[in-house]
Amino acid sequence: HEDPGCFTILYQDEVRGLEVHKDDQWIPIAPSKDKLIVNIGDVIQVLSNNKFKSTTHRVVRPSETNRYSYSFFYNVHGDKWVEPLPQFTKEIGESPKYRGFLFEEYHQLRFRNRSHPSARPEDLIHITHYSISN
Ligand SMILES: O=C(O)CCC(=O)C(=O)O
Ligand SMILES: [Fe+2]
Repeated sequence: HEDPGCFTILYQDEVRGLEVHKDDQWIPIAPSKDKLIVNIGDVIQVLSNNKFKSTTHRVVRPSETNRYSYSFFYNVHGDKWVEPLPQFTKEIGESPKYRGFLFEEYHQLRFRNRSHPSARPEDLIHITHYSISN
């Protein structure tokens, strides 16, 4: 999945599990007691008009042990309008790749993914829900 907000700071102590998707591969992120992991979320992807990509990640929890992971989700308030910023669009001659939306609206759509899981993966809501196809 991709985190819906701005960015997420993660701390996973000694038990592995977090994997990041890159170049068609799942790459395990080694746990470390003295490292923080920062994932970019969908809001940054939209504001930057795809200059920054939200991290696709998953957790494959080892079955033999408990795993603790601490997340800090940095989000905008629900009433904030999210759309590609002028610095990443008209000021550099690029057209917006997303239409604007209220953060709360997207957050609720994403919550529905979990509370009413869809039978077909393509029916789950991602940030591409707001994509503008030119
Ligand atoms: O458990 C983790 O390390 C990651 C959790 C996560 O991806 C999330 O809460 O969005
Ligand atoms: Fe996540």
